[in-house]
Amino acid sequence: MPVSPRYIEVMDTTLRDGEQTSGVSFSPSEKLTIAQLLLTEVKVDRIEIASARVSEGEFAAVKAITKWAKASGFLNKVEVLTFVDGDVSVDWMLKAGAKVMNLLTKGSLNHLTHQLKKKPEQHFAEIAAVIKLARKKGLECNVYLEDWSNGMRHSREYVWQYLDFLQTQPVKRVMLPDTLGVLIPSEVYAYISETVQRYPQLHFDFHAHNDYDLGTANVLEGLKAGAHGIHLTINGMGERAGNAPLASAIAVMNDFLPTVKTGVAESSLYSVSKLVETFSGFRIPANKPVVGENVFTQTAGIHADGDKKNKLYFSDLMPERFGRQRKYALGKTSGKANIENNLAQLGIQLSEPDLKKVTQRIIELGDKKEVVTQADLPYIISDILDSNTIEEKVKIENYVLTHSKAFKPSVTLRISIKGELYEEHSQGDGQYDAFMNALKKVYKARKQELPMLTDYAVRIPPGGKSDALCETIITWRYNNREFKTRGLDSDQTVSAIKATQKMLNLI
Ligand SMILES: CC(=O)SCCNC(=O)CCNC(=O)[C@H](O)C(C)(C)COP(=O)(O)OP(=O)(O)OC[C@H]1O[C@@H](n2cnc3c(N)ncnc32)[C@H](O)[C@@H]1OP(=O)(O)O
Repeated sequence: MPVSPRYIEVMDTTLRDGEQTSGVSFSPSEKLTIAQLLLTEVKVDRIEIASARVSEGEFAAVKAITKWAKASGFLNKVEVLTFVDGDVSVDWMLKAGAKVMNLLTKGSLNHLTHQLKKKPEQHFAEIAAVIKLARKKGLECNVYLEDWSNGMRHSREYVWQYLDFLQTQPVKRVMLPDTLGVLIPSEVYAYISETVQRYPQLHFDFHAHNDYDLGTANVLEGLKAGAHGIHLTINGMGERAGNAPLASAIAVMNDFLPTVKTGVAESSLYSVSKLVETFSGFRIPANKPVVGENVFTQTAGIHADGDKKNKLYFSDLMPERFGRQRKYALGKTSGKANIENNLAQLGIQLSEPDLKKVTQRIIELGDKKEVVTQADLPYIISDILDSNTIEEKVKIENYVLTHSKAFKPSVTLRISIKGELYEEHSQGDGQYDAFMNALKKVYKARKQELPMLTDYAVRIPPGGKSDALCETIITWRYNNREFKTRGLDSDQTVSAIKATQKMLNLI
């Protein structure tokens, strides 16, 4: 008989532990927006939104969130970290309208002895008093065992003594943090198995940190060992190296732990990640799994070719699950297949020779370290198709453009017209103006008139990311006829010169 997966509570602590990222501070309205998204779109089970007592701003944020949560039926999913401080945190919680406290207590003898400078019995008595008061005031109590991981390593008897005490208390959840992110997966498995087996009646959350880049792996082991809930943050934000990242942990659980399930909507993970990136100013590395800019982009031509033939480079980690799309990078490692995949996404088909030319152009740009994006492709194609139809009787062979302080820009130009070579030098108000003046001299010598330039427009392909290309579109008037030519290059003046060469071949 297949066993139905057990439900894991996901507690997101972006707004409390995540905000402990150095340099990050959310405004109350940003906190409210993120809290709403987490509970209504991402559908995490609980959110921790602040530490009590911290500041006026924090109080305002908690008040705004609890007001909304109460009206929306989410109040019992909104948690605040509190301290063993008599009635201070409890009062703060009550005034802020919060209902669930996550009481921070000491999970290692080392912390208890050296930070609080107290004996276990004294600590337990103070905790019992806070819990009693909180319960009397109608608050629900969860308890953190801060530094539990080191407690298990170095003072296990203290941890058992403490949990023996806690199981006598009206506590809903016991939260086991690897506060310094020092555990390796095998230890997480061993410690949580032992703890869960010893106290089967208690609910245990596991709270991982990422100091050794093991946050997600440790979450996986914690769940295998029987943890009932996990704490995660968007984009892995958090103090030092951060917490276990929500998106990675959910993807790993969904793909590798059929024995558990969560209520989290994968499809919302990318958009919430981007929103938090914007609000926090904390940039996501491009290679951050699931949410990073590059993680669904194939760069190598061979990979694009394999995907086209039989999705050979796909894995279960499909971008569409997270509201994203696979991309094929354009650059010097692109092959024809990369380009074809991009063209297919744009709905464009090209003949084999044109496809080769486009590929060649992209490789050349890539070699110059230029970044080409999908948005550049239509520009490159129209440039190449334009050139296909124009017979090259005029060719700009060489030029030197100068631009300096206090001297006028100047140009030395060598041009071949129907096989005849001309060389001219001229100055102008700008580099392109100097170029046109030199050109006029050549055509004057040939007793030929040049079209009049009536409009000159420069644009950068949309998309905002490309530093590769600039398109110049010039409108000409000649024999009472108006026509446009286009030039495309990474340099603006060169793109204008290319547009001009096209004009010279049309007259
Ligand atoms: C798991 C975690 O990440 S823990 C994160 C907890 N959250 C925070 O620390 C939020 C940010 N902190 C703050 O804003 C402040 O530290 C406050 C408001 C909580 C306290 O500020 P202050 O009164 O100025 O104290 P300060 O920060 O210097 O020191 C902390 C005090 O708390 C005590 N303390 C440490 N842990 C606890 C605890 N679990 N319960 C009660 N007191 C504690 C320390 O012993 C120290 O007390 P002492 O000054 O009597 O020695």
